[in-house]
Amino acid sequence: MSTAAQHATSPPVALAIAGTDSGGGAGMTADVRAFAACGVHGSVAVTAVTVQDSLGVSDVHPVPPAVVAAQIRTVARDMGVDAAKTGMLASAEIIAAVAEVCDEVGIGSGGIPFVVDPVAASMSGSPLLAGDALDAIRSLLLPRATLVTPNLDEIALLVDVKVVDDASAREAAAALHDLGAAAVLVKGGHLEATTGREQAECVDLLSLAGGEEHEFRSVRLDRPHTHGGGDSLASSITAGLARGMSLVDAVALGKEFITRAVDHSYPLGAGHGPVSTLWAAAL
Ligand SMILES: Nc1ncnc2c1ncn2[C@@H]1O[C@H](COP(=O)(O)OP(=O)(O)OP(=O)(O)O)[C@@H](O)[C@H]1O
Ligand SMILES: Cc1ncc(COP(=O)(O)O)c(N)n1
Repeated sequence: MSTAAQHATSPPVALAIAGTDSGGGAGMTADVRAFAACGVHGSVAVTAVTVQDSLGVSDVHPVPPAVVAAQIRTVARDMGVDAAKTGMLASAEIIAAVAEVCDEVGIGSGGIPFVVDPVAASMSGSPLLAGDALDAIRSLLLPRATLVTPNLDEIALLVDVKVVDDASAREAAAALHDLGAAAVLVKGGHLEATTGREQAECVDLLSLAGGEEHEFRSVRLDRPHTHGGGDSLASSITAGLARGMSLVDAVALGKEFITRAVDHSYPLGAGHGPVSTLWAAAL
């Protein structure tokens, strides 16, 4: 089939550079579900295999960095990538390989939207990133990122800011811009846990270069099963970007998507169940 004929009938392509979750709640499984629900074809570069269930992560097997890079290169060359996102990256060596191949194929600095979700640990507290890899995220990924989507714990690790209110959320965003991120989404999901103050809403702050800001608000749903929430948000934003939306519109789509996914989350296993995209299934 000619390239033109393919493009006449094919959806945009989004690429998840992420780890596996054997329990199916988070990581690349959540990414591909979100991509499909948001109307794009999902491709994957697997960075690590985790042995994981609803209670936590019992083992991690990183993929060799050259193999991670080869997955990205082969997908980009054959299918083309309309937007990409990172999740679990496991090690500084994998991050270096990802940065290099992203430059080679045009992801990030080359103009293909690049969403960096700086995953450091699972919600159960298991580390998903080597301790010495934070510097690689700061120096190699943030300068290439169209958007970085940290939660409050990742912000503390990356820029040593404790977010407790609007002012500290802005301070965190400014520190991440200083490290080179073009846009920052400070996710407010953990605000209740970190401050101990009850919150009626979940507010995510989008900060764009040049000082433009947008707040994305939803009601805080009383749901314990939010495994995969951060991945699903970043992937749905990436899907919006792959579809050609502006960053503000893509984040609005992501916020709508994740709010419904949290609303439809379900218990599974003895620990934390996943947010759900099944509400979007038509059959
Ligand atoms: N209880 C909730 N009700 C509604 N939205 C929520 C709730 N908890 C989190 N969210 C939203 O889900 C998204 C993910 O936020 P969060 O800050 O929890 O990120 P995360 O820690 O990366 O996610 P997770 O660890 O759950 O994968 C944000 O848009 C946040 O506002
Ligand atoms: C492979 C992989 N990637 C990402 C997460 C983070 O998701 P969560 O914070 O919901 O545990 C995870 N648990 N596993």
